[in-house]
Amino acid sequence: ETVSYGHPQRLRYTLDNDLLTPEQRLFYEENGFLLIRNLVSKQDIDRFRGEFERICRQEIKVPGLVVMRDVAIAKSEFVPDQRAVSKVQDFQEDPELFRYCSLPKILKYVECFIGPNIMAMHTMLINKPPDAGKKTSRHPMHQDLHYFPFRPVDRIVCAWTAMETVNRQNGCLVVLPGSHKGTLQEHDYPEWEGGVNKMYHGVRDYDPEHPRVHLEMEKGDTVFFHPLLIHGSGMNQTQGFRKAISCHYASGDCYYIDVKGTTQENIEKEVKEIIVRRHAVGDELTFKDTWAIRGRLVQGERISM
Ligand SMILES: CCCCCCCCCC(=O)SCCNC(=O)CCNC(=O)[C@H](O)C(C)(C)COP(=O)(O)OP(=O)(O)OC[C@H]1O[C@@H](n2cnc3c(N)ncnc32)[C@H](O)[C@@H]1OP(=O)(O)O
Ligand SMILES: Nc1ncnc2c1ncn2[C@@H]1O[C@H](COP(=O)(O)OP(=O)(O)OP(=O)(O)O)[C@@H](O)[C@H]1O
Ligand SMILES: O=C(O)CCC(=O)C(=O)O
Ligand SMILES: [Fe+2]
Ligand SMILES: [Mg+2]
Repeated sequence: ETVSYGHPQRLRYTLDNDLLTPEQRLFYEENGFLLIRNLVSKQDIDRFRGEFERICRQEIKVPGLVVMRDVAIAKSEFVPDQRAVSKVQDFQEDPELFRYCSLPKILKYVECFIGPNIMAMHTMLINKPPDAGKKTSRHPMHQDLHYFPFRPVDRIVCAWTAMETVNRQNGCLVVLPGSHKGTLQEHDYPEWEGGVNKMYHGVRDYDPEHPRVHLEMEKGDTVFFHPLLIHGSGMNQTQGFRKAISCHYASGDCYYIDVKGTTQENIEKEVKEIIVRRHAVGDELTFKDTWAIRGRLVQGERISM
């Protein structure tokens, strides 16, 4: 292990591997994210896009899929486009979209962060709509770990791939470099006048003066980031739907935790309320069950997840 020689504590967020250069490894250690240009092919992205459009047109039905519409559109009397889907989640039962989560190019990088046993825990295709005028297309600054009742935190990573040019105009990712070295913050709905999308919690005491980096990306560019990295995305000021596909991975030997008495209690409560409303089940389905049901092994062994 040449990079860490004499500095055994320095490499906490990455594992020994033959893929990352020492510079890339140190970049992730210091910043909590790593951007790899042109990782996913245009052909693959076009296929994911085609599948998403078939889902939107309701030509196929995917078991377990959660379809979300922007709150400004969902609650508007003057619906600009009844069809406007802002996000689909949990596409693990869609073989075409789920192919993204198993792409060898992606998994090679994921392995550098979480090791060879890889579970795909959470899948999303985000179709950020043109802002309806109330800034509801923004995603508040947050840490993804807020949603996850599993640990250890350093064996979780997100892969997020731009499906087209993503820039400040259409609402690229915004990150606070180095924030992954902190702890999980309290999250709550931000006090935004125009409304906030369901479950779009933000860090409670977010400091808008903190140095930020806008991640402008081209089609196929992929960013890997740590679940404590504080990030969000801006308003979409264009007329197009800004598309990205993502998967959160965890090591097969992660373990579930009970979030009772922690800052995550509020999101657990919301998730349970939605499940009860949608599936007419009671308390017997726990927060961690909802994750164990969704999780899929994509490499190695499923040990404790
Ligand atoms: C499960 C944990 C998630 C893990 C995330 C990992 C890290 C990623 C971080 C995030 O992405 S955070 C944001 C994640 N957001 C979600 O997971 C929300 C998922 N969306 C849903 O569950 C549904 O789309 C939703 C419950 C919001 C609506 O479902 P329905 O299909 O039942 O909608 P319906 O049209 O029947 O509307 C029901 C109510 O919800 C309202 N609604 C619909 N879309 C909304 C929206 N986007 N925001 C707020 N409210 C919304 C709608 O107006 C209506 O309100 P009223 O009851 O007052 O009439
Ligand atoms: N139900 C939907 N909700 C949200 N976005 C959608 C939906 N259906 C399609 N889209 C997306 O909205 C954009 C416009 O879709 P649309 O199907 O109108 O295609 P288009 O680019 O206008 O081409 P065409 O002129 O052939 O219709 C595309 O980016 C598409 O992926
Ligand atoms: O694509 C985006 O806008 C970011 C979404 C995001 O951070 C999330 O859903 O956790
Ligand atoms: Fe996020
Ligand atoms: Mg059209």
